Amino acid sequence: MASLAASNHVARVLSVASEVTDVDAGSRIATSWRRCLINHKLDPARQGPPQTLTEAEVRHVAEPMEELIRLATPELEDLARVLREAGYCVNLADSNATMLLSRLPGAADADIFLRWKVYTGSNFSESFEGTNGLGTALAEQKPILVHRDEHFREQWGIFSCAVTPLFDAGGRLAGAVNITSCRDDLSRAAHQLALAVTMEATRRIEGTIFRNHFRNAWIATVPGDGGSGLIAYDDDRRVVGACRSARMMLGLTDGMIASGIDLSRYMQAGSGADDTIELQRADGSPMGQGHVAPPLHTRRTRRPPVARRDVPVGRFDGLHRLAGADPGLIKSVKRLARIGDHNLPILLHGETGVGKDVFARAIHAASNRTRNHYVALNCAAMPESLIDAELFGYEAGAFTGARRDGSRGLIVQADGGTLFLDEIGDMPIALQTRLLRVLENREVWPLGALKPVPVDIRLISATHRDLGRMAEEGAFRADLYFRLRGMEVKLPALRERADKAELIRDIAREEAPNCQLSPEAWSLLLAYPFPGNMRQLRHVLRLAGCTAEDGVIADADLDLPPFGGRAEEPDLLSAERATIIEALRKHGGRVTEAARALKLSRATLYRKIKLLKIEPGQ
Ligand SMILES: Nc1ncnc2c1ncn2[C@@H]1O[C@H](COP(=O)(O)OP(=O)(O)OP(=O)(O)O)[C@@H](O)[C@H]1O
Repeated sequence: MASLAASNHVARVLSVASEVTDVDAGSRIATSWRRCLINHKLDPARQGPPQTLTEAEVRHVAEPMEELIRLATPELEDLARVLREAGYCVNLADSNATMLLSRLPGAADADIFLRWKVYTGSNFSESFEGTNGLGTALAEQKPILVHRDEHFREQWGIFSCAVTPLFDAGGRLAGAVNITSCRDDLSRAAHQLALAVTMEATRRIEGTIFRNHFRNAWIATVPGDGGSGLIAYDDDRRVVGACRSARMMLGLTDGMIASGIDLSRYMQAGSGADDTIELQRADGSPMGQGHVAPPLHTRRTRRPPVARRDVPVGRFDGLHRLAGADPGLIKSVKRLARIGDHNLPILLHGETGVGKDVFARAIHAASNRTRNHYVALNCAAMPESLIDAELFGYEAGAFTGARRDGSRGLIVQADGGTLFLDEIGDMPIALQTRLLRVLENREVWPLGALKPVPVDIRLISATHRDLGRMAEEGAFRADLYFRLRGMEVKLPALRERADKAELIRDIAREEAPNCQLSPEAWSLLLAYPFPGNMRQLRHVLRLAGCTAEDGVIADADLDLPPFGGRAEEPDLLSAERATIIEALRKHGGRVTEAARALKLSRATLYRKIKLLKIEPGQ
């Protein structure tokens, strides 16, 4: 039977969902309790251990974080040494709140952590375990102390946890550093102090990760009130990376970094001594002095930076960021990096909204042409006569209505830079012939001109059509097609991307920064086929961010129109659902055995059970 104290705790937790409560309704703890009750539908009285992965599953989950763990370990060992005597257990967890590395305190305290499974492999996500340091810090992406009965589940009330989220070199949530104590002789203030120590240690780990990732770039500190940030830039002073705090301080976005934004925008005029830099905000107001460290290879040889003939590392970071964790795209970016500055035409292939224009800009930013123009034209958006004039230019008085002093045309404007022709499949045949001549002769004849203008352009074209088939059918010039596809890059649809979940998470953070996605909204977004790809995802999340109540995006906030074009998607999902239900039934509801039969990891099966809303015993 539940004790009186337990019932009091449960009653207090339940009260936050009603009007009558003695809990500070606006506090982070009360907000988290409400999330657990309303969104995650958890029971504060439930007892039992956390979900724990097997050793093999932990290895599988930790694999992509191997380098991060390696870089973080020395700092975590130090932290564990400092806090050991005070009875703290120190853990590093991934962004799903699974503990991947644990350092237990001395023998007197260790036993309790083992008994309660507060160790490697256990998962403390807020959506399963309710309000707790690890899960709640990750859900809110902010450091937090959850002291004893501030936990949602009564059973966790013997612990106090102080947790700081950890962000990777791209400013993305990578995990968290957690310290947990079961000592009842330590006050909240004492734990608060331990939290401050953990925050400092986490900041140092983030610095190590950032410096390691951008070891071949210049790195400057960005001074700020709550500690400094870090920004990385190449020899041409193009920003190639920024940590989370520098992003916030300077208002830098992924898009700005992918397009190779110039650091001078954030530098006071005349600043640029060897090891310091005077920084300013985008509005020109001064920020203070940053310290500069040169790339590691120049640091080692103690030589001043020289103009390098090889491709500066860091240049392709923008493209790598767009590729995310999609293996096909990562491979394409590596091939692009190998091509380097060879003037090979690139053909991008992908559905509307997959990011062809953004990708083309990032190719330009990564090239040695970035100081010159990136010029884009959408061939589907204009009538033939206008494309002709826009693209090839014309002499003064070449036709009625022409500008008095003529027009240089986009090809000439792109001289020394990059020309991006979107929807090239819609280019009229007559213009295809003219374009082919430009590419072959490296010169352009503006309409009415007496002599050609020499041009040096890198051509990137894009299409959602099957140009090969069009060429076979005579709807597109075959010789131009072969000329355009020096290298072809397939940009996958959002629904095909291996990292769809990460993209949703990242775009949600950009478009609805103050909101969280409810589990139902997550399931919907993961299952929806997104015919409009990234563009549609951005719009949907931006709108949802405006309509969400209490900072939680519910499924009803998502404007996802039924998409008839891909009726197979729901069918696929229901087939998968039926297979899982059948496997669970066959194995008497035992997840481990069902997972083995389905050749899935237990963690994956749990995720699918949740996603497909399968009830135990169904
Ligand atoms: N990897 C990415 N991560 C986040 N947002 C992205 C990514 N790629 C594209 N986007 C966003 O998606 C939207 C559409 O991108 P873009 O215009 O480049 O697509 P497109 O394929 O050229 O579209 P269309 O075929 O309609 O011209 C933009 O808002 C862009 O910022």
